[in-house]
Amino acid sequence: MKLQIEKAIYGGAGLAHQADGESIFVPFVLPGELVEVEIRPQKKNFEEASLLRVLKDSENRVQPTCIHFGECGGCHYQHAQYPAQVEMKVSILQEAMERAGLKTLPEIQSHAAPPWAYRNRMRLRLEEADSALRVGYNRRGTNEFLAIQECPITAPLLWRTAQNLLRVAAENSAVRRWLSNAAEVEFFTTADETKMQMTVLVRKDQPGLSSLCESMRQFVPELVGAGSVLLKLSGPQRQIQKPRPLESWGTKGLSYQVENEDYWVSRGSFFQINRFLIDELIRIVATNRQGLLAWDLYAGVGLFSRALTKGFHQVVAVEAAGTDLINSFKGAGRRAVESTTVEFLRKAVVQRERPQLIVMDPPRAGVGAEVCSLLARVLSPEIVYVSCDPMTLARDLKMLVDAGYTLEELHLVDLFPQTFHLETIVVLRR
Ligand SMILES: C[S@@+](CC[C@H](N)C(=O)[O-])C[C@H]1O[C@@H](n2cnc3c(N)ncnc32)[C@H](O)[C@@H]1O
Repeated sequence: MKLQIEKAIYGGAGLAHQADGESIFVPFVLPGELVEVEIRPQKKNFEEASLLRVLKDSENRVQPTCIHFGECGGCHYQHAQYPAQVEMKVSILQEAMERAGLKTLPEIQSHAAPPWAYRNRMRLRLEEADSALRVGYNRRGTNEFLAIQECPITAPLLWRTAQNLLRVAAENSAVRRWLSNAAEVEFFTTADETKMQMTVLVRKDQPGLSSLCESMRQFVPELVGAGSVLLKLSGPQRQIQKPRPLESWGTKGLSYQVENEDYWVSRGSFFQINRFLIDELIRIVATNRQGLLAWDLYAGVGLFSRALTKGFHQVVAVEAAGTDLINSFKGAGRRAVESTTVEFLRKAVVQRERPQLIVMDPPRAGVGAEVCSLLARVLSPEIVYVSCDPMTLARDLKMLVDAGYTLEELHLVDLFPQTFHLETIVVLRR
């Protein structure tokens, strides 16, 4: 079947319509292209197709860089030249806002950096085949293992470490036996690639991490610490249910420098993954903002909280998993609170604490209805909402707009080049 691709939609596919008007989603295409597809069995309330051939290609189509593109579940846009990827994300964001009923939108400002080798974190699956260890990702759309030989979106140190893990396993049978009990491994590096942490997710509690690390240090001197955690697999999905820490080797985290500030990031703590754009995030969120009191909700290790201390007399940082924050965000004008945002806000509305600025950077699920209604009672003059999911963002923004806020600035920060994921920063005022 031949189809004309109309536009890019959230999730990585392109949208087309069949002759009967039915929507159809096609991966690895670009707006304006004429393609030949094969319809796949209907999955949800829309049709999905496999791309057979591009009959008339877009001027933005390029040769993908990575040999695994198309098979690997990680990237969706390597077939598009980079500026076109950003353009697609801008229109996806615009549409998500409009569909949520947000009528008056400021112009979307986009922010981008080098689109390759940007990830500071890499999580790989481990599998044994013919008594050799292999590393891989999920095959696209499945939980199947796909062995990989490169990953050009990650910092080179991370892939070099993966190769050396395989080398050590090949040369040392005790290490290989221990790693055969491991399901996944995660590497996390500083922006300058001088220090690295490793987490090995194992199926059984067996000692062996230290000898792996001692062997790896010969080839990866940047490795400063590692830990093993117990991975519990449940149901058909490979879900991690509260990984339990087991062995530890070296330091327990990394000191990650951004704009002359050192952030302590323990193994397993959240940290922004695009090493080239973290300073830009801070600039948009915190620069030129000042007042008496600011709240940083969903604060992580305090990335925005620290920057806000430059302009505010007091900064309150709220984080549900707050150990790193409590240890590091101390001193005059700084208060770290280990709490969920909703619990913090329930108390704050009663205590009548009123900040001039609220920054909030929730996980993909967004902040939700109760937080929005509590924010409508706090009535801060300015909210900066940082989001990694345009759909939950649009839903939350509609509630805040209905409560009297207006959207003043809309920034798309492309933290995840080559993928459909996008980061948005919205400035709201009332
Ligand atoms: C997207 S991260 C943002 C972290 C930080 N703003 C940064 O840029 O590094 C979201 C953070 O929210 C925390 N979190 C998740 N659910 C939460 C909740 N209900 N209340 C408060 N924090 C929560 C997570 O532990 C994580 O650190």
